[in-house]
Amino acid sequence: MNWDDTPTDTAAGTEAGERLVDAGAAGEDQAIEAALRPKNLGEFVGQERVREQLDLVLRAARQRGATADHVLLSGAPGLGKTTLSMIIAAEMGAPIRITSGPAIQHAGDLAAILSSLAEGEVLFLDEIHRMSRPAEEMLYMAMEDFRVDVVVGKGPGATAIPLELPPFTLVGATTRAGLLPPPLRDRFGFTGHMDFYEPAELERVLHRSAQLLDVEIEPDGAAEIAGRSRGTPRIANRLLRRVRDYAQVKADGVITRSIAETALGVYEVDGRGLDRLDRAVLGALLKLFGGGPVGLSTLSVAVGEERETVEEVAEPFLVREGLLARTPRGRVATPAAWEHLGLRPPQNAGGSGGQQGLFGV
Ligand SMILES: Nc1ncnc2c1ncn2[C@@H]1O[C@H](COP(=O)(O)OP(=O)(O)OP(=O)(O)O)[C@@H](O)[C@H]1O
Repeated sequence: MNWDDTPTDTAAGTEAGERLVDAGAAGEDQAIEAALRPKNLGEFVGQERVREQLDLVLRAARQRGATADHVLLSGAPGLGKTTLSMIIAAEMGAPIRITSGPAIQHAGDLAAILSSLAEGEVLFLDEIHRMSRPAEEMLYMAMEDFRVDVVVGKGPGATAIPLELPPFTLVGATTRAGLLPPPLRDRFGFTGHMDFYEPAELERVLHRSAQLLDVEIEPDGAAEIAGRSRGTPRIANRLLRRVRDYAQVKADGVITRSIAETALGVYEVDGRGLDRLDRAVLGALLKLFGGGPVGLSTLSVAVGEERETVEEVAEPFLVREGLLARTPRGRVATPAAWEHLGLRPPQNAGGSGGQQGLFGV
């Protein structure tokens, strides 16, 4: 592929929600996602430390015949937080209830859920940092004392009716543990931080998923897909399904390295996992602004995208990959960015002065 052809003027058609390499679950085929979920800790690939620690927490609770401590899982989307919460329930032989912070806007919403939990049930609260303040305060007491005060009435006549709850295990998930207020964070008995996966771990995820989907995949084919999956199992599984389509329609159904390469080329996911939007941002930064520094607003206009899309959708991965740096003076491309797009940096690339000074933050 010739990176010089990367469009720099617009990234039309790359809406965040439609991206093959988006780690979020929006638009995901829920049935397939569920079918590919590991069902127990043994099947769960990678995250060795979290897995080992959690295994101890759960075993100890089982031996005591007690409900497991509350668990907080933090990490980027698509790394397996929901999967792990289901595994916790399965390992404890308990049912699971799934909800999310944004769905609980009133304390009453939370009271209704808590009061209907069965003894030992696992309550999975995704995006726990997005819960409303009153609900959050109710949760403090529920987590600590298995009790809530339900307020009936308004104003001076309002009364608080205490309600006993059965012991339950709260599994909270957040993309940013730092956003949680300390009183909430402190009430979790165990906190597990989930990291991005190594390519070898993603290869194992891919082999397992291919088996479940009844697709033949060669080790090189899995390695090729893993390298483009941005450290994220959800993306790996999604790319696998697209490559499977290609292998089925254009070849004999077997996923080899060359089939994976060609198929992901069709979907514009490059060897490092960058898609069209990522390359448009990087291309504009290099070709129009000599590698920066350039302000986010200027860069966004240049690629024809909203500021938020560039900042929240494209940049985090580019920064993580060491291709782009956010500096107080604006966005700057790293030498690796020039290399990745097959371009040669000008003499003063990334430097201070020259024409770069023209572009404001
Ligand atoms: N460790 C793993 N081993 C195998 N497959 C995994 C693993 N982690 C995640 N997956 C797969 O990735 C997909 C996404 O996982 P999951 O929904 O648990 O992510 P998440 O962290 O909860 O994402 P979000 O924050 O967007 O809800 C699932 O289909 C699951 O099969």
